Amino acid sequence: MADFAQAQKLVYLVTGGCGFLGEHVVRMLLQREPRLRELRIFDLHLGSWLEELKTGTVQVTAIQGDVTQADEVAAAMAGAHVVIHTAGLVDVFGRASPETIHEVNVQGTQNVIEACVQTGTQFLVYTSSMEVVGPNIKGHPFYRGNEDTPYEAVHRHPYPCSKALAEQLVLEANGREVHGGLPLVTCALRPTGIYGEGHQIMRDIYHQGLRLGGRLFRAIPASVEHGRVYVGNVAWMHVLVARELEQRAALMGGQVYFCYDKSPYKSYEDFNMEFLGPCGLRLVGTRPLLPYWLLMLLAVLNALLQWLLRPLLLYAPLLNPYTLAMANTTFTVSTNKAQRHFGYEPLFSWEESRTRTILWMQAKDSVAQ
Ligand SMILES: NC(=O)C1=CN([C@@H]2O[C@H](COP(=O)(O)OP(=O)(O)OC[C@H]3O[C@@H](n4cnc5c(N)ncnc54)[C@H](O)[C@@H]3O)[C@@H](O)[C@H]2O)C=CC1
Ligand SMILES: C[C@@H](CO)CCC[C@@H](C)[C@H]1CC[C@H]2[C@@H]3[C@H](O)CC4=CC(=O)CC[C@]4(C)[C@H]3CC[C@]12C
Repeated sequence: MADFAQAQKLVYLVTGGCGFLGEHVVRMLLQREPRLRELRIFDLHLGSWLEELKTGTVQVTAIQGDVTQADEVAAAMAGAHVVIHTAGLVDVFGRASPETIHEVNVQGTQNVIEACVQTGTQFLVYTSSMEVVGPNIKGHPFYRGNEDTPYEAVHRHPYPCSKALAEQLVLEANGREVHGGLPLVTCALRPTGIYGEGHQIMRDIYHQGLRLGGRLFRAIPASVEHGRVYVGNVAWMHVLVARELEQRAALMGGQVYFCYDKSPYKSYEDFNMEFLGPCGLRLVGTRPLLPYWLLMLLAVLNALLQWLLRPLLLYAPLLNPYTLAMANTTFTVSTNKAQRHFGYEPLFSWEESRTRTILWMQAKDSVAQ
């Protein structure tokens, strides 16, 4: 018992710990990081589920705070050994202004870095995104690429721009001296499109299908491949990176890693049908029912309507020129860098990831009825 208590010595902070990915990271840390003494969960909105975590041997501290407020971040971080920074504004639908996206994603990340330096927190794991690379504004395909594949990463949309800037800040901060004289060790993880329990966009698409009489209409050619990764495996990668950063600082510091697993390469819509099919939805058409130019016209109309209605209400449908371009551009990764650098293997097989996601969809579904 005394040995166990002694082994529990580390303090972790997870920003955005109540979000879709953040919750999985929090739960994974509690299950798979035996050296944890205290887990701090920092988020703008705290979930009531946190209460159920407070009964174990690890001290769970919920902190309601805003990453854009430097003093709040520094106060939360004092005494922490590791910070996993997943907090972010994920908005490709025009819900938030570009300024707000920048403030949360870029200034928020800068605040986390400065807080590390100020308080002496030596290890920083940043949740970046595949969007830092692409798809780019030219719609160039990225086919089974890895971290070293050349690609023209040029963006205009506020979300990928903010993630790219924030990632750059994190990587440049690697090696900075933190309070106490030790070097900061940072690295960035780039998930592709994450799916799994808690995935709100999947729920939105499901409800759209229900409104259309249990049908979805194919809009994207089946040949366009989209990278997807299960949330449990993304969380596992964060936990592993955080664990290994100290021992492998020279190798891993300042590095980027795509998050990958054994999820199949499919189009965005065909992949979603792996879960929506067993929930009773049908994807109509083997080829897109509307030509691309017409879809783009509808997407542009949506953007125009959003702009016109903005003074009155928030109109933010799934389809806009950016999301259409995203869904219609091949972007898949094939890499083993995480395996080579820190021994990552997916914790959940594709079959398990699929089953867990379906069970979550079905459970949610029965609650909703
Ligand atoms: N969902 C996806 O497919 C992907 C997400 N990512 C990245 O993963 C991270 C987590 O994304 P999700 O879990 O999907 O999003 P999410 O929206 O579910 O979670 C983000 C969390 O950050 C919190 N947050 C937002 N603004 C904050 C602020 N100012 N201060 C403190 N907390 C704040 C939110 O309350 C939320 O709990 C983000 O950084 C995102 O860019 C990367 C690749 C793919
Ligand atoms: C055109 C529609 C016809 O069915 C489908 C529209 C789907 C879009 C809403 C999604 C297509 C690709 C998604 C993005 C992608 O998975 C990569 C992402 C990475 C992130 O860091 C955040 C989320 C997202 C931007 C994700 C958002 C939803 C799509 C654009």
